[in-house]
Amino acid sequence: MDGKELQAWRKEKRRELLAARTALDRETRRRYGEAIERQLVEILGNVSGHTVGAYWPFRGEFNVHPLLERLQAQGAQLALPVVVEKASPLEFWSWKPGDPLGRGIWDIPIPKERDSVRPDILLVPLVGYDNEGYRLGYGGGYYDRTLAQYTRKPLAIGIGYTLGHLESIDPQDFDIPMSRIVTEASG
Ligand SMILES: Nc1nc2c(c(=O)[nH]1)N(C=O)[C@@H](CNc1ccc(C(=O)N[C@@H](CCC(=O)O)C(=O)O)cc1)CN2
Ligand SMILES: Nc1ncnc2c1ncn2[C@@H]1O[C@H](COP(=O)(O)OP(=O)(O)OP(=O)(O)O)[C@@H](O)[C@H]1O
Repeated sequence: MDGKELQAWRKEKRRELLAARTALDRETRRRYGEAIERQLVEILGNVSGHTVGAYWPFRGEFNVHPLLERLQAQGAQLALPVVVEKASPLEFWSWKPGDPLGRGIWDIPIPKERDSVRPDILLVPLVGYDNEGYRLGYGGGYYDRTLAQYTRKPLAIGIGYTLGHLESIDPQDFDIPMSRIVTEASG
């Protein structure tokens, strides 16, 4: 595949996988969510003193909110991703449950205050993933750019469902693999 074909292929896969994810019923999503949360709790251990880059879930992404409450109670510093400029790295703005929110790109809630921090742990939502831990997102390349700029790579945990599994996304030079992938079946 050349660059253009690959882009079209990824776009089509994204569409298929998002449709499959949106079609999950509430009960299945709840069950999957429980299995994912259990593993994340085990993998993360005590995160006191760490800075965790999370996300505000939308479009059927794993609901991280209950986990965030728990991490905050342990003494983690939490942050949410913000697209400050198109085609640039994300910024992570310090936030905790209950803090005021504004609206960012695609109307996704973002912290009201710009207090940019550098996460050492990233919880990364994904649409698809492959055997080598490469990730398919919404097509902005934001997480790739974000990870590329760090000299000390954060622990990047890709979070998705097995319905998003692909053999290979045909990784390009700009694609950066996750440290690990967590799905409802990975534990
Ligand atoms: N919950 C959550 N928040 C998140 C992310 C996420 O994946 N999940 N992001 C993770 O990155 C960022 C938002 N990601 C975005 C990615 C792409 C586009 C976008 O404009 N996409 C183009 C399609 C590009 C293409 O296919 O070539 C578009 O829809 O027109 C917007 C936001 C920040 N916040
Ligand atoms: N480090 C980078 N520098 C410049 N361009 C990049 C970089 N990383 C990715 N891109 C560009 O971003 C585009 C989208 O990348 P990709 O298809 O991997 O997005 P994605 O991982 O699905 O999106 P997202 O991370 O926003 O959810 C690519 O076509 C590529 O040109």
